[in-house]
Amino acid sequence: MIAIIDYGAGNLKSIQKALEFVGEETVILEEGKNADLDKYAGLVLPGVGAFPGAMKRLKENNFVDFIEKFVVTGRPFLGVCLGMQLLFEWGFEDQKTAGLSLLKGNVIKMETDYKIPHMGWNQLEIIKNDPLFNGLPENPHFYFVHSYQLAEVTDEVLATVGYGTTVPAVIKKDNVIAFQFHPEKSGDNGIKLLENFRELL
Ligand SMILES: NC(=O)CC[C@H](N)C(=O)O
Repeated sequence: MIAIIDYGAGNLKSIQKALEFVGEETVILEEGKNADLDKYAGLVLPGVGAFPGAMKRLKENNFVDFIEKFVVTGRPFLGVCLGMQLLFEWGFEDQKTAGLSLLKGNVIKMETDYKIPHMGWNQLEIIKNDPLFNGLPENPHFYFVHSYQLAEVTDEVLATVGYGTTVPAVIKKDNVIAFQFHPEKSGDNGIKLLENFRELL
């Protein structure tokens, strides 16, 4: 069973539906304090919205400690979009805000001449092959919606996407995995990726 963290930052249903579509049971967690982390084989931090408010709600709902404890178990933890960005050290959306610091890097406004937000389908460049990409086409398309991006990442970037600048799109460090795009909105490729994530459980 995969637990999905609900911290009021939108769109849980689509990720829940996608995980259930690939055959995984899911539960939505609204509070970190009394959650029994031993029950969950995997954990997902989704998210739509702005970095500072999201961090505040994660703290208020006692998820920071819960996430840290979960990650130490070595079980797979996935951050998606804003949920990805929150895994890093500092966010610079609206105001400088400390993130969860599970991965090394900072979240800055996209530095591109292209239109912001970066919204729609775009093609990954896979830098390092990984079982996560099994069964996907060579440069798979995924669906993006974001205005901020990772920079100064020192953990392993498995894939990037080009948008007038190079944006880290898939980052993995041990059991912590981060996607800048939305697998749950990325059709067959997104489903394949979530199936591969599930293989890690
Ligand atoms: N889709 C979103 O919620 C985007 C997350 C973040 N605010 C960004 O712009 O990068």
